[in-house]
Amino acid sequence: MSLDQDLPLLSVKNLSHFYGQHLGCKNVNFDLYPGEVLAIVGESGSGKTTLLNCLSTQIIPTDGAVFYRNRKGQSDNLYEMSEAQQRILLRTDWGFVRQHPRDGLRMNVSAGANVGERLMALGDRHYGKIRDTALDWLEKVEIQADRIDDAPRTFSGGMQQRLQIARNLVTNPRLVFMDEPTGGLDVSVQARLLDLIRRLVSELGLSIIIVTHDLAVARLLSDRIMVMKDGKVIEQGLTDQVLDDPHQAYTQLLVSSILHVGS
Ligand SMILES: Nc1ncnc2c1ncn2[C@@H]1O[C@H](COP(=O)(O)OP(=O)(O)OP(=O)(O)O)[C@@H](O)[C@H]1O
Repeated sequence: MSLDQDLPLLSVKNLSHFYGQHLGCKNVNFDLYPGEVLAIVGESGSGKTTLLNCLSTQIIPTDGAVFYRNRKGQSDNLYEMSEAQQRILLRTDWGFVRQHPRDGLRMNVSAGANVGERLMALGDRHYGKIRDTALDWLEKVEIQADRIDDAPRTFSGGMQQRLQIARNLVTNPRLVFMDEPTGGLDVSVQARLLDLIRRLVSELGLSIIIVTHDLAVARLLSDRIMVMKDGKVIEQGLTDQVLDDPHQAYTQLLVSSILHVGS
């Protein structure tokens, strides 16, 4: 029997979202395959977050469909699921790493509880086992074991992001959404976090959809890239191809602007 590697994990069909009269994103189409990292790039207001929120069912789009291949190999239309089913997906099969740790962590409960909570939501009740798994994940994200009982509000920004990653990956998700996960961090902290994400993605074979305005982040992490402008996808393809040989004037401008910043 063929494994599902050759079939898309996510199929996005003509997705559009309007906030009243105001365009969020329009006619977005793409497939995401297992183990693939897709970066969505574009300037502020181009529709990246709207699209990510639609894909993760936090917004129900005005139009279009998204099909998700579940663990049994069946394709579910996300927007025909009940809210309870969507919530279960978000807690189990999916992860969501937010730009601001305060949106993705509980800042006043311990690091261990932040990681263990997702396991408990899945029905795990064995305290010792949950703590061991949490310790294991803290080690994977390079947080010292003796910080397990400390609350993330006492952590640095980089540590908080690493903890957020542990909290999301502990349930062994198949698809992780990331919204500017390195935004607002110092360059050296950013580099360490990107390195960690890259390592975990390859070790765990994760599929990732990452929103970033930073083309260097997209270049480092993604296999494929989608460039958005005014709510529409104006260019997509393999990351190296798009960044080395952009066809659209807007993408050329984005690429040359980072070259100028870097030079
Ligand atoms: N809640 C909302 N109500 C009305 N319009 C909105 C809302 N959220 C976003 N928009 C509009 O939708 C468009 C796309 O915004 P979106 O936040 O998706 O862009 P973005 O590329 O993620 O920008 P940024 O990088 O600044 O987060 C923008 O014109 C924005 O003003």
